[in-house]
Amino acid sequence: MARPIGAAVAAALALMAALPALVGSFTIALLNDIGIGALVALGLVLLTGIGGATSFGQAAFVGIAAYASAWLSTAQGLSPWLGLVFALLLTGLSALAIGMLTLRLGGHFLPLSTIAWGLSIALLFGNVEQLGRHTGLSNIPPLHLGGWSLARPQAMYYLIWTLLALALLFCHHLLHSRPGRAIRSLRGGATLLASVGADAYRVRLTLFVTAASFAGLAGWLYAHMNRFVSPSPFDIHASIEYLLMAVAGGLGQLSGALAGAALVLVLKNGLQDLLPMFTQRAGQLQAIAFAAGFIALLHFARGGLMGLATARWRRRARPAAGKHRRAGSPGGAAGAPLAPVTPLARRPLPARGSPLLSVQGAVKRFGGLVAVDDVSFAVDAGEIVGLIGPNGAGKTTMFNLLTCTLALSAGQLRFQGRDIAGMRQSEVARLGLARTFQHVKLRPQMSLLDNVALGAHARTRAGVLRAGLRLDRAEERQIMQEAQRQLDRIGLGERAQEWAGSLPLGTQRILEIARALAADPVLLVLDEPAAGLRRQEKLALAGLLRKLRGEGLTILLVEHDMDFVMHLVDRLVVMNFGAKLIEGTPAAVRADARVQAAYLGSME
Ligand SMILES: Nc1ncnc2c1ncn2[C@@H]1O[C@H](COP(=O)(O)OP(=O)(O)OP(=O)(O)O)[C@@H](O)[C@H]1O
Repeated sequence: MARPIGAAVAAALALMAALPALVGSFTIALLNDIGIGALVALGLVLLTGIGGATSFGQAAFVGIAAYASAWLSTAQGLSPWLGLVFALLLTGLSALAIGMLTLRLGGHFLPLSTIAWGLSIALLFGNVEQLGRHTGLSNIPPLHLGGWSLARPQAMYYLIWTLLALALLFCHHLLHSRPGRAIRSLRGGATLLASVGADAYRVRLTLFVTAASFAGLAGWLYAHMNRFVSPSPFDIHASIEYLLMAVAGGLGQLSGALAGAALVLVLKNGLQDLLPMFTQRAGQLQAIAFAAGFIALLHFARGGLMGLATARWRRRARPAAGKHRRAGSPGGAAGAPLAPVTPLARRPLPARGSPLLSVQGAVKRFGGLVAVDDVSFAVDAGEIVGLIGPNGAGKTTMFNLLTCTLALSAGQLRFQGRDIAGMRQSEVARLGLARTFQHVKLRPQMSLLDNVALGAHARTRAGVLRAGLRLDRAEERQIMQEAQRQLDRIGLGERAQEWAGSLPLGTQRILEIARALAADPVLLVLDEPAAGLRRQEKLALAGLLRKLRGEGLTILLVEHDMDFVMHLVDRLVVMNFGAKLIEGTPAAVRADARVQAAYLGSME
């Protein structure tokens, strides 16, 4: 399989290299536009398709870079290559500032804000004297590479498509890396990321700046290819066209950026030739034709061109991917096992029996409802403690309080001697408190291996640049080895490459435990880990949890399956109506009349 793909890629590259000799200037100019459009759309595939943040303002970043380099090379007479550095810096800083102001906005407010800043920046270009107002800047110098002038479109073609190929490669590496897994998890919500010690806002901000940088690179190429800039190619219409490219090509795949740019620009050119034959209002009709095409696409092919093209292949590839692949390979992509690498460093565990977690007078109010009412208990290192109680007793709320997913209304929380009340969830996770969720939070379209690898986020360091440039491979191998080790531990090692979404719900809960273990925790907080498991699976889970306790890990769990809990835990804390009912050994709790009354005999 690898050989035919390699041969196809080599043939495509040879054809691309030969094209300037085979086709006319018009086609080359169109291909240059496609390459530049694809760079912008690539950023949008990352930001919108994979990261879930829609931007209607991407053309503004293209404009910032285009104007920056145009101004520097015309007004200041500096080299366009210095212009590239200046353009990327300015685009990156602008994206950082805009992102810091807007990325915390939730729901529809973020896309709305992108329209606002997209419009304002385009208006700014038309009103600044030094930028030539609406007339723009002309006589921008062409690029030179060594002694070679890139003034001709045929020469620019090679630069544009080389940069596009490198950008695609960069993004491919990025997505199969530590920061890439965090980016791919953004759609799972901030809580999922925080539970592995990552800050969703920072991940989104980094992604926003990365996407803007691709737009910046495109803007720089645009300025020195056309040798003229004016405000209109960077306005809201252009932004919508870039978004259309990304959607039409397929927001879920990097190749969608290229396919979408080609589709939109070829269609646009075709319509520009065709429509004037039938009407004098070709411009308006073109907009209507595009709108109709867009609606049809959303109805019939949400995955865009590449979604359609790869659907059959994906269906075939899925079951096969699950077989016989062992990790150790970066990204879990390759089949052959690699030699073991130095394991990730582990944190020291506290001495068995030492105080680990203490909850003092915890209160949580939701408006008038007191979900947790003055609850106090402690957990010592190396024990398994169960938190039980009837439905609605406040157990999950208590879990959310002690993992800092929710803020306390009153009370104190200490973890390893530190006051953690008021800390961010990601900070507490970094201290060694790992959790699973009552309503499973996994990335269904990521492999089991990648889902577990996400757990090691806070133990590792690689950022976007290192990952995109593939300088993170040693660390990545360590992460993959750790993820595979945890998968083997829960008995899912052979299924490492399957999609998490293909697992039954009960098994997904177990997968969450592996992800939590990959964080190398001190305290494991499990919300209903046995729900949905068959008897044999429950026995295996109990065995695993006992083994973990044997290794010195501390476990706090909420569970409704009394048989499972009673045979597993060292101590129980029972809650009812938000308050603590009693605390004690399983035998003492089982014998307590108040507990039996609370459960209305469900423990019999
Ligand atoms: N975000 C919220 N806003 C308002 N009320 C909430 C919220 N979260 C929980 N509650 C309420 O707090 C109470 C305790 O809920 P919680 O989910 O903590 O109970 P639980 O013991 O975990 O129940 P179960 O075993 O059914 O999961 C319930 O009455 C619930 O409706």
